Amino acid sequence: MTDTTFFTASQYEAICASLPDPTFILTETGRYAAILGGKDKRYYHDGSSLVGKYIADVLVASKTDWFLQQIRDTLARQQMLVVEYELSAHDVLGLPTDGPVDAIWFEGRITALDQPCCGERAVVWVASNITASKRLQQQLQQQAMNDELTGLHNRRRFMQVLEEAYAAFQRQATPTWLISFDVDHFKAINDDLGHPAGDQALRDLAGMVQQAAAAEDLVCRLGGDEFALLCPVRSLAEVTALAQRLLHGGRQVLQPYATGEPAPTLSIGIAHFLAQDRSTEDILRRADQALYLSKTQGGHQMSTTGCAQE
Ligand SMILES: Nc1nc2c(ncn2[C@@H]2O[C@H](COP(=O)(O)OP(=O)(O)OP(=O)(O)O)[C@@H](O)[C@H]2O)c(=O)[nH]1
Repeated sequence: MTDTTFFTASQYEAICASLPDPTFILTETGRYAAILGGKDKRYYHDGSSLVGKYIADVLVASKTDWFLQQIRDTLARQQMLVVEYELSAHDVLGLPTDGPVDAIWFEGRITALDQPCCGERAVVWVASNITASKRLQQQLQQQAMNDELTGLHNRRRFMQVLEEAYAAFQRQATPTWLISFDVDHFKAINDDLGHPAGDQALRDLAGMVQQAAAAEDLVCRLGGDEFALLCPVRSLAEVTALAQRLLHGGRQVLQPYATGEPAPTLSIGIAHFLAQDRSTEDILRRADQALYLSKTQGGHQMSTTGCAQE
């Protein structure tokens, strides 16, 4: 059976106006030839004032270039292009003030129009508001890479960056150092003052380490009372000075949690990347060995392994 439903022009117009997401007809030079649908002000601003204008008239140069590039790519490939981008009402000149206040994340689905429009090649650009799912995605990414207790990077993030640093070291021999440390006698804090006090001690320690480290250092809590710093481009002297600050700062911030002797302090192990390292495992092993040495020699000290300038 063939469906021979026909719509009148005004019915087509009503259908287009009711499209849930704003649908832009954009020419190759970036002219807004038409905007259909997207009337729900909870999700979108009314873009009808843009019709007849050019992207370059209403967007900043960097965004204009990006939009025009997507249009050109779609026309060149003749395939649907799916892109994600963020725009706020402030980014687009001349939009009405009613509509979403915060920046909106859009998923753009762009297809080539098979007929010229205003004498130019053109695309159909459907812009869907994906802010809610984007925020959730960012939140999940944040949770996956961060330590909930201290807010530092977690072991997963540390391993990821360590692998990247190792790859960079292999390409360019960029000097990179790994400082790993844990608290001596941490268990006594939990046992004597309770687990919440132990948690607070770990948070205080994290704050101290962040203050001591440079902006380019990656500061992580690996788990329990174990932390690590990845320090790019440092000399042994600089790394030793940093470790010294950690030793001193560690003893200071943990001092209020001391309930007797021995007091909580830090044991530190330092390793640097070597040309003969076959994987990140080798670097981690050296840092562990150095930390173990500090621990077995009584704690509250630093040790280094495999450092050329030792
Ligand atoms: N409060 C708190 N305690 C934790 C957390 N994670 C691990 N721990 C405790 O941290 C302790 C770590 O064990 P160890 O490193 O062997 O304890 P330690 O007394 O520091 O031992 P040494 O390093 O040999 O001096 C254990 O008692 C864990 O239960 C946490 O998130 N919060």
